Formats: sequence, C-alpha cells, structure tokens
Amino acid sequence: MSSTTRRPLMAGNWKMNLNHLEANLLVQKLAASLTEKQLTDVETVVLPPFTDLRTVQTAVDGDKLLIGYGAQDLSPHASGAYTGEISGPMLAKLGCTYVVVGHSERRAYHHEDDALVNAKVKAALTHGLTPILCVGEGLDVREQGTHVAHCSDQLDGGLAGLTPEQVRQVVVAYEPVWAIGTGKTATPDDAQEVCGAVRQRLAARFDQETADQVRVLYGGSVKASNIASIMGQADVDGGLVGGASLDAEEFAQICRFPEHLAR
Ligand SMILES: O=C(CO)COP(=O)(O)O
Repeated sequence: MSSTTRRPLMAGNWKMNLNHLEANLLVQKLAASLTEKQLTDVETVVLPPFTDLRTVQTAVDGDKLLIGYGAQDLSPHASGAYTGEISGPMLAKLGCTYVVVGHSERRAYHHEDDALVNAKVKAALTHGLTPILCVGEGLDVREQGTHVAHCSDQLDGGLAGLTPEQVRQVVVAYEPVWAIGTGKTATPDDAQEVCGAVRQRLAARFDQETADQVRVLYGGSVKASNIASIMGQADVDGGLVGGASLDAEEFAQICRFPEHLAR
C-alpha cells in the first residue's frame, strides 16, 4: 500500500487550552472554513480538554459536522475509585473516536512509562477508541544519534502484547520533544527518517500488511507554512498539531495541505 491509499489525518491537540465556550466557537469556525470535499479528503480531528468534549459533541452532532474528536488521555481502568481519572467507556459514550496516549508531556510531567502507556493503548482498543500512540526523543537522545532506536523501543513498549489486527487500529505519532512548542520543526527528512523506521519496525514485529495500514503522523511545530513539505514524505500520513490548531484559520489551512502539494 502506498502513502496515497492511507487517508491523511490532521489532529489538533489543544492541550490545556480553551474553555467550552471557546471550544464551540473554534469547532464552528473550523467547519465553516473547510468544504465537504476537503473534510472528506483529509480526516480532520480535534482533541480538546475533557471539559470541552460534551460541547464539541453537541456542535458536531447538532450541525452534522464532518469533524472527528477525541481526548488527550484516558485511564487504563474502565471504572472505579480512581479520583480525577476519565475512562474509555466515558469517552466512547461522548462519541470520541480518538484518544492520545503517551504524549511526551504526560511521560515527562506525569511519569508515564511504557507499561502504563501500553495499558492505556489496550484500554482504548477495548472500548472502541483509536489510540494515537506518541513516540519521540528528547534533545539529548537526538544529539547522541540514537533517536531511531529510542522511538522503536517506545513503539515496542506501547504495542506490547497486541495482535496485528489490534495494531492496525492504532495511529502512531512521531513527536520529537525538541520540536514541540519550540518553533523548531524537524526537517522533512528528519520526520521521514523516524516515520519510515516506525513502519519498518511494524513490519518486522507484526507483518507488512499491518505496517502498510497504520497511519504515522508527525508532530512538533507544524504550521500552515511547513505542512506541505512534511506531508510530501512517503511515510508521513498526517500531523498532530498543537499550538497552530488553536487558530481555526491556521488549522484549516493545514488541513488544506493537498492544495499546496498540487502546485
Ligand atoms: O505536542 C504537540 C502535539 O501533540 C505539538 O505541539 P506544537 O505543534 O505546539 O509544537
């Protein structure tokens, strides 16, 4: 399968930004900025904070918007005495299709290790959510030149114990930590190097069909001005966009990247 048969995915990770009123406005503006064809060609997804999800669901359902949505994290548990946690069944009930798992900010600030990330990937799949499994190296690892091995290890850890059928349900996002929120984007070649290595690793650990089907995103200072060159890479199937997804017009321009490729 070539990259052209994997449907591009642009996912906006809002992180801890926007209240529910601002969320409603942004989703309406985003939908108004994209045509039905554009939303069909490029899967467009927003990942708001938990407190905005019900509002986003109401906007999407009420106006039948072709925008998907999901959460930024989930509990590995389905229910119970886990104060402050949100479960997979709760997210599924709100119509979420995606959930980010193992974002570098959660690995760094909440000490999430590969075992917990793996449990969360499994919880997402059990409850019918598509996990967006994040991998990525810090600057120290990049400078040592061991970034491919580092990301492969995180991939192995996140997908441990899964069948090839389950892995085909997963989206992988390569987000070099040194490029997140820094304005320092990886070059298209940097993105391709690791996204390609992720696909090779999937083929080696599972099978070629699985590797061909899994979508691999790039994230880290993605903007309207750099998305086309990143999407021009064979193994990059989309973007996980932080800061630029908080601006409806900028994110819509990112989602319209095929127009820039055609030029
Ligand atoms: O972490 C990111 C998305 O998950 C990337 O964030 P920025 O696009 O703000 O660099």
